[in-house]
Amino acid sequence: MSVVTVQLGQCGNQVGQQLLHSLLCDAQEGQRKELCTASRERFFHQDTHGELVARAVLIDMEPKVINQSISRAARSGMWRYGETSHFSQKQGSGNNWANGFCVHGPAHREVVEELVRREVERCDRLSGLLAMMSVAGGTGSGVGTYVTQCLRDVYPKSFILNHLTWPYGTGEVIVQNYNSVLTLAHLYQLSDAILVHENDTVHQICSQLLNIKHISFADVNSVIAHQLGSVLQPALTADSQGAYSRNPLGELVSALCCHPEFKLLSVSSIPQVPLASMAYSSFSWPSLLKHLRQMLISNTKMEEGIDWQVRPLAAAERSRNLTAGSFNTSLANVLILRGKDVYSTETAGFEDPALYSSWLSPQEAFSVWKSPVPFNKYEKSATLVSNSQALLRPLDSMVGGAWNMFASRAYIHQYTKFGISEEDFLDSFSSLEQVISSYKELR
Ligand SMILES: Nc1nc2c(ncn2[C@@H]2O[C@H](COP(=O)(O)OP(=O)(O)OP(=O)(O)O)[C@@H](O)[C@H]2O)c(=O)[nH]1
Repeated sequence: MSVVTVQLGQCGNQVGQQLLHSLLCDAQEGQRKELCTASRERFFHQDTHGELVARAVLIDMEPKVINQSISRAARSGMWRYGETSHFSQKQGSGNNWANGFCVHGPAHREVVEELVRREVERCDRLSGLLAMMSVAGGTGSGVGTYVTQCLRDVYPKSFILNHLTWPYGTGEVIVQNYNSVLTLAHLYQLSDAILVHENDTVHQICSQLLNIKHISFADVNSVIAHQLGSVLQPALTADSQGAYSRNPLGELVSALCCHPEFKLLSVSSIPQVPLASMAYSSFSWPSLLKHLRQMLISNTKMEEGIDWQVRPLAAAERSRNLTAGSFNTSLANVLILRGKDVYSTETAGFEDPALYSSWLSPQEAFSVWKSPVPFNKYEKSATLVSNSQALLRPLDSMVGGAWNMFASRAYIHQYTKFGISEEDFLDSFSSLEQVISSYKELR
């Protein structure tokens, strides 16, 4: 089964290109033929000359980034984008969600739907659609939301996973909180799952774990692609009966998003070390998983600076409604293990009921996927996709920031002039307040 990737805006096109490249670099032939075949079928098709062509559509309102992504892929000599799988215009959306959603999206609906339809028809079976974008600009967020809405109409039964890049907390687009709130509130109604990378967190990984001095988007995108790739590369799941799972998006959604109020997913990976130190590093599964578990419960995205004091509450303490400080409660987790000795690895630490909300049993809330094939040069690696309270704080601060600006009606005219009313803003605020409150109540 295959996934059609839809890359939107500058960020979506840059991250998408890096993701597809990382997936293909990882899935090289050798003793990993089975994984390689499953991975390629998932994300690429072969043209009549045997060249690998991404099952992807590139959309932006300006041509520069799309051209760069297309030529970067072609220069790799390993794969390329389809010659007519892209659509761009002359001018971006000016960091304005309303411009993207109300103007550019509807104006180009037919051509975008046609591009996606062609990719979908090329798949023997469609596993789902992966829409990638940032939430802070105007095209990824506004056009991206509009396109997701169209895809939901056209493919009502297909899985749609949105991968969102959240902006740096400070110093970027002045209206980023407005764009983020409008995007998230709408996507919550449309998407099956929303997988988030925060630029601040990834930047920290680049600087503290990978020792990169002058961090570029290319560095940040490599980390995102590594984490996302380790989720999307084929793995053996409990139901896949010894063959690589063919339905990645469906498996992810059914394992993690059992309730429409809870769709926000975060990702953590371990280990992450500079390429140069890889040869000198050795890792043991018990240590990797002990760190990853503590990263989960203390809501830390890196193995450095983990708070080891945070601990889960016993059932009796929970029933007395005690709060556990900064303990991060999970609704559901998928643990993905890749590399040596995966079959003998002990994962009981993640099955502890104290990690989860009381309304799911650990058997329902926790899944493990495995592959004996090492991922991206790491002899052993573990990735956790988590539907938990991890994104509560940044979401709260995004909504709070937008609300403060909205209270003085700052910049609102830039949205109303494209047809987004104050009422639309209020609806978005109230639906996200509901999401925040649901995650806060998770225990
Ligand atoms: N991680 C990452 N973030 C990016 C990248 N490019 C832009 N961003 C982030 O994306 C947000 C800005 O959105 P863009 O994707 O540049 O904008 P756009 O969607 O093309 O919209 P317009 O420029 O308004 O047409 C900011 O938060 C940036 O930090 C990238 O390559 N990687």
